[in-house]
Amino acid sequence: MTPAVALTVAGTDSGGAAGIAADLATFAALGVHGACVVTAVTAQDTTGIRDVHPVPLASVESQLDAVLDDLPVAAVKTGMLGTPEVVELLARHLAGRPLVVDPVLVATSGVVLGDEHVVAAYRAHLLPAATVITPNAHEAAVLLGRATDPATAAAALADTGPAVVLTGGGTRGTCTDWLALPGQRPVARTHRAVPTTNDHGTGCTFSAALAAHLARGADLDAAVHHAGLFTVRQLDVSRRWTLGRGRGPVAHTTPTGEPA
Ligand SMILES: Nc1ncnc2c1ncn2[C@@H]1O[C@H](COP(=O)(O)OP(=O)(O)OP(=O)(O)O)[C@@H](O)[C@H]1O
Ligand SMILES: Cc1ncc(CO)c(N)n1
Repeated sequence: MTPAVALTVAGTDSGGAAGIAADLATFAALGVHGACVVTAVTAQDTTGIRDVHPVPLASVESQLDAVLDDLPVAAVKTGMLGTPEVVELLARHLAGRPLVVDPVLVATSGVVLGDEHVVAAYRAHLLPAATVITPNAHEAAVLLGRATDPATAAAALADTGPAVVLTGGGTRGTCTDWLALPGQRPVARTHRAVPTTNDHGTGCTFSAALAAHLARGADLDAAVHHAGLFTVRQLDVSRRWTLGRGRGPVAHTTPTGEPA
């Protein structure tokens, strides 16, 4: 059967945990064909990011044109974008499509992956074009320009146009994500926390799963629900392994590769 197509626009992670690697593996696990536009190449492993090389704007644009000219892209996910020009380019090309924006601005290690010009471009161009954005609490504070409680932050970001899933990871007890739709009260979605340090790439996996479910035709609420279940289950899989010297990769598929 012909699969639905999802596109990821993101950076590479040489360690295979986050970015394009996480997104394509997650799409495959969910039965969706993945196309990819690479925005940056990172030298990275489970211990951190050593180096980031942005891909030239013209190359990002021609990758995007090639995919959009040829494939029936049903949903798009953006991750690390790197420069304000790329953020603007995507807003121009992708507005009107089901669009999941994971505003990757700071790595877990604290390395800045999007400076203040990138943040300004997100605010002005990409957030208004997005269907749903998936910041964590830190990214939400950077995008809003102020720190506040997660429910208020989710509602304030939703007032700028997109639906918001403000993600709240954590390895003890429960995790709470806040779902806010424009003009509505935010709703808490609480699930069990998986006690694992193998969580590098979790945010990418969640937003890619969300895009995969939208590509398969789910409505937003169902897509958020299923992406959350998928992510928790993959974190459970990752508890069983030891990879690398730092924060290991979250599992994107099962160890045997069988469909999720
Ligand atoms: N240990 C965990 N147990 C259960 N769920 C988790 C855990 N860590 C993260 N999650 C869930 O994974 C999804 C992504 O959340 P998270 O806040 O980790 O993203 P992130 O900070 O953007 O990740 P990253 O920086 O790795 O890209 C959310 O639904 C969150 O609740
Ligand atoms: C390429 C890339 N995208 C996203 C993240 C955030 O996890 C990362 N560490 N690297």
